[in-house]
Amino acid sequence: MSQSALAPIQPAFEEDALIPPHGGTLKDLYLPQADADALKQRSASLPALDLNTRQLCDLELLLNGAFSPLEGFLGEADYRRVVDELRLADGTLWPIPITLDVSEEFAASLSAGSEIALRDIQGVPLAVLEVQDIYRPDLVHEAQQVFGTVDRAHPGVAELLERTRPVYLGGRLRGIQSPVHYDFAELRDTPRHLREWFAANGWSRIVAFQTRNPMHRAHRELTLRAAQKVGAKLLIQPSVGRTKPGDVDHYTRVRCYRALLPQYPADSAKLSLLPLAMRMGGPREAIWHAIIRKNYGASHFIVGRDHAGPGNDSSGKPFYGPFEAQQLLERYQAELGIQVVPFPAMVYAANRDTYVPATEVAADDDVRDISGTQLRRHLHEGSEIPSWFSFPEVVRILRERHPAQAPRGFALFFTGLSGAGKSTIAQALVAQLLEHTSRAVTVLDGDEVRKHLSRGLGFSREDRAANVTRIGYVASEIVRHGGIAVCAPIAPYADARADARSLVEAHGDFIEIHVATALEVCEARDRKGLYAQARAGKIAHFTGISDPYEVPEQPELRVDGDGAVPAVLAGHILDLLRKRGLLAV
Ligand SMILES: Nc1ncnc2c1ncn2[C@@H]1O[C@H](COP(=O)(O)OS(=O)(=O)O)[C@@H](OP(=O)(O)O)[C@H]1O
Ligand SMILES: Nc1ncnc2c1ncn2[C@@H]1O[C@H](COP(=O)(O)OP(=O)(O)O)[C@@H](O)[C@H]1O
Repeated sequence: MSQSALAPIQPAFEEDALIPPHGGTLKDLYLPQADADALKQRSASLPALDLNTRQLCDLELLLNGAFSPLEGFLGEADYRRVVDELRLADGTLWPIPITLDVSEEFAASLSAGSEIALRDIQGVPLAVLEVQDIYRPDLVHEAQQVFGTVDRAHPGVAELLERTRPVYLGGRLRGIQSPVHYDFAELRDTPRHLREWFAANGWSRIVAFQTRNPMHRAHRELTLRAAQKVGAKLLIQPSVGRTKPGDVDHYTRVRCYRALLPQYPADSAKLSLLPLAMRMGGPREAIWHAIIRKNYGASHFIVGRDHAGPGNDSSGKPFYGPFEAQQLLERYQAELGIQVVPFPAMVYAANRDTYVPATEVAADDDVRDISGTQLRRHLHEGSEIPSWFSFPEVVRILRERHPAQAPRGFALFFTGLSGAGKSTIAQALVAQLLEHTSRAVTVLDGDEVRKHLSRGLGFSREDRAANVTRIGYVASEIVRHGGIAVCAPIAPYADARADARSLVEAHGDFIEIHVATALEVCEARDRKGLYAQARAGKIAHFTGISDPYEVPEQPELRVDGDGAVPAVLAGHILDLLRKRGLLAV
């Protein structure tokens, strides 16, 4: 890898001209203004779909041509070939399925030729999809082929298997208006705008850098060297759509990138934000990233160690090898067009006070590095972050966002049968917590939530999912502000629990506690007399009797709700919280 990284790299197109887009033509799916206005009027009477964050990001990049040559969400023939062979039906290289998932009920109201209005979260119509294909994907097969695994520890797999709806709609898009962004509007470019900017500024050799993390000295060294090596200008194009759960939020990152820009020579680097919903698909995702950058006009693309890596699998091993992405890209280099610039990690050699590629470290070098986890610890503890690691301007922004010793918010999410002991253990736990800390704690108990937040909801699968998602949403806001949310619904369905988890994990820890009390015990307790009524058929869909309870596969903790008194069980939970560094006491 490193050897080929040092070989001279030549572009496969004429100097001075910008690289042609993928497939030859840069798509622009927006209608002219008058047609867009007319379609907007008409869209009010069409069936409407309010898009989630991923779908919205995909839509934006489809409409503005970043996903050229795609002209809409994939139909079945394209989808199958992309999943199995990384190609569209016509043979064009395309590694990641761009699909529109909907519920069975919504799909049942459509047929080929139907039009649907695609709207943002506020209900603003952005585009109309002319449905050409309605098909049911094999999501397990998709996960296996695209991500190489069905392990739900992979965020892309978890999304596919736990949050993707069962029917895909394929078809062409007509754009009404682009999604509105109120943040960093001046840093958001369409491929056409960026290409125009490059042309106007005489940039034709451009090396693009993708990132989802704050950039420090190592990143600056890497990008500078890559640009020098290929004699190109630098495009820093971070993903700001949706990245890996737990990442530094994009507001903070963009402030860091802006603070870093003056560290590059004048007129050598441009910052532009990419509203991409990452899948953390490693090698396949790297090809996708390269194609997108090509559409934005970059002639070269930096691929470092563990590009778009999802971390470790459930057994603690990395999902992909550190250079697998570079290897896959090399295989497709000829038809990609954009030149891949593989780069080893840059590390700091303290004895030479300089950064060197990891492959050029000498035997007597005193190599230093700080991992993301170590950096988080430094921030949390307020300890010194060495100046060789980052720039003071960047550190200042990170410290402001993550003040030292500020408590991290977290949610405790109890789940289990009615009568398992969720509320009782939760109460014992809250009492023990409040005896020791003055942190803000909010209890979201099943029964109680149903009196206000979820009033009017019943016990159908949909209503239970809505109830649990609402609890997850409120918990996520509590956690975002550094509080402790204690939730205790039955939450019998794995997908609804996963939903709550992903809402909370965007801001802090989600500790799922399965109160695994045997049904016979719960029934014998029958504190509210509900089991007797359920057995007598007076209550329908009663969990454990006439309705399912899906046992959590990998909760953070499983307690036997009949194995000890509630205070002791609560004590085990406190121990876990201390071990995870969530409680100082
Ligand atoms: N059909 C049926 N199934 C299960 N439970 C029922 C039902 N009807 C009423 N109840 C009472 O409602 C409480 C469960 O509400 P939850 O909001 O926790 O349930 S869920 O998470 O939405 O499935 C539950 O409270 P807990 O006993 O505290 O769990 C019951 O008292
Ligand atoms: N660890 C335990 N040991 C013995 N009884 C328990 C225990 N936890 C709960 N109980 C009793 O079981 C009943 C149901 O508990 P509750 O907390 O209301 O369950 P849930 O909230 O899961 O429906 C209550 O009468 C409670 O006192």
